[in-house]
Amino acid sequence: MTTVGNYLATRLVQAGIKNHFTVPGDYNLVLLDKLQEHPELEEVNCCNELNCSFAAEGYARTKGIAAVVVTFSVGAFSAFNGIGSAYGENLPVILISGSPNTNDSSDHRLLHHTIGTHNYDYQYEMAKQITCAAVQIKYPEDAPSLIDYAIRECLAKKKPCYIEVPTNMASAICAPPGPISSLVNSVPTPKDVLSQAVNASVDFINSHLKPTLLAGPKLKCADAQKAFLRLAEALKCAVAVQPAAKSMFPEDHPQFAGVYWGQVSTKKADAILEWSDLTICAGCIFTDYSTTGWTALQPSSHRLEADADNVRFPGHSFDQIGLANFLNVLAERVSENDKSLIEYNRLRQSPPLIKAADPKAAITRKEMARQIQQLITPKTTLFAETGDSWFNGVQMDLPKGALFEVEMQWGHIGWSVPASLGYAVGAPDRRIITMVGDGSFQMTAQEVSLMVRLRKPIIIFLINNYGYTIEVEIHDGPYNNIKNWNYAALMEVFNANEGSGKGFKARTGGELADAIEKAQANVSGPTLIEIQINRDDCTNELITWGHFVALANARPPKKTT
Ligand SMILES: Cc1ncc(Cn2nnc(CCOP(=O)(O)OP(=O)(O)O)c2C)c(N)n1
Ligand SMILES: [Mg+2]
Repeated sequence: MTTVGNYLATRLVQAGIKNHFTVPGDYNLVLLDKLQEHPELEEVNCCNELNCSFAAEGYARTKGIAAVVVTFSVGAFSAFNGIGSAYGENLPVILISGSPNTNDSSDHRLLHHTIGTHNYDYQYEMAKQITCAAVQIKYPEDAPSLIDYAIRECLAKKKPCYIEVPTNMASAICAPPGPISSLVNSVPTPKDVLSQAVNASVDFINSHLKPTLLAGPKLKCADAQKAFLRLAEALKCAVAVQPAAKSMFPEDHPQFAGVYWGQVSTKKADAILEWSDLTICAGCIFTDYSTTGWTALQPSSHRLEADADNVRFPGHSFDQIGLANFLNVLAERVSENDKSLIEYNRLRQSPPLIKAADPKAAITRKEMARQIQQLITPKTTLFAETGDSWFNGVQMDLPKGALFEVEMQWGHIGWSVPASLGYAVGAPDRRIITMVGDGSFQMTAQEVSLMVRLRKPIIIFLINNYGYTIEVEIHDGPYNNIKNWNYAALMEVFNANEGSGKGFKARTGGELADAIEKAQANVSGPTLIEIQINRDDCTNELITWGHFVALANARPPKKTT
């Protein structure tokens, strides 16, 4: 036999988790002890549960799954935000919450860390709305199957799940875990559905003259990046990526045609996709933000959409089709059609050479981007925070092997600080660069202290433009002004005479170059470089994008007849 806590620990490790992110609370302390007993599981203690959940979300981006352990209500409610992100970003994060002793509800008692009612199920009811599976362990004999069910759904659907462990359950006795295969729930694609879908898709593609390919962010959660590359090289057409799919297709590939984001695309991706008469969309997510206020969405007659588990195009819809399966078989069946690549090569322009600015001149956004670009290597993972950082990040050229992380679906400002920390815990050999605005940074700044504690050499470019510039470009008002901080000085606060974090201010190109040199040398802790630029010194893409998003937000209500 074993205990519920030890059972859960074994399953977390078998699912691929080596670190869980946590803030202790009296409802989860015994459970945390049980998790710590597992030799291959180590806790990471965040400053708060919001950051915990984002750190787990970041960990899942590199490890494929993550776990966050919080206390009831006061912990879980903050963690819900990161779970919402995991849901929107298709990341399997296991939210584990301690909860009241199972005797308390029947004893009709009032408890701390609750909303002061006798019903303690409200958290579970809320969790059901933002997870693919939610369970409460009320009897130890049910624990094995409930835990397996939640983790199995989480892995299969690439969505978060919820496991509630009452404080008197963690050390309760239950059956030991069976083989890991009970966590795997790969539903095979029915052969006849796959062949029908591929046959119909080949006919549809062949009925068009100049197809292109568009990679979307779900390629990653569907583990379909290799299959997508195979299809691209079979078709030989021009290939663009959505902004949240940047780095999911190699940017040094001769077929790469840029990031497609409507009028704020890079490398003329919009010109070639809008020239094409069919875009094969793989794992794409079309939202107001990713289509620049709905201005970058081809008509459905020009789209074949292969999603994580279904394929649809005019007159056809096929379900229960694994994206990787579909793309692999399609790659074997399509005939070459390089018309869009030939046309793209006519449009292709060599990137403008941005000259180094006078090192003594006030730093500009352009000079900042030029210097950050030079830092990116195949081992770099670049985190781009909501804000003008999205546009600065999307415009960076990635060498083969470099990776890009962005939270465009959920878009919670501040995500990048804890998420890049969690990612660093999961991928110690990656060189992480985080681009984050001053407004976002103020949301989750505490987690830099955990980067100091864990000695993570993350380079944080804190773009201080004295306010919420992205919001200014959507819709300005006094609410977009924030109190300025002395951001670089924070590192002394977080070091507290024992850490190796470094903080620098960069007001000129020369100061930035100097700070970057010191950051590269600092391998035993984070380096925060506060770049002070003019409030209105933003990308023109942000201005264009903000305009169309504001138009989309301003559409008048539909007239009721
Ligand atoms: C949790 C949360 N609250 C509010 C928002 C709305 N929002 N989106 N972007 C912003 C401003 C971001 O400002 P910064 O980080 O300074 O970025 P930039 O100035 O654009 O470089 C807000 C306030 C949001 N995206 N997430
Ligand atoms: Mg700002």
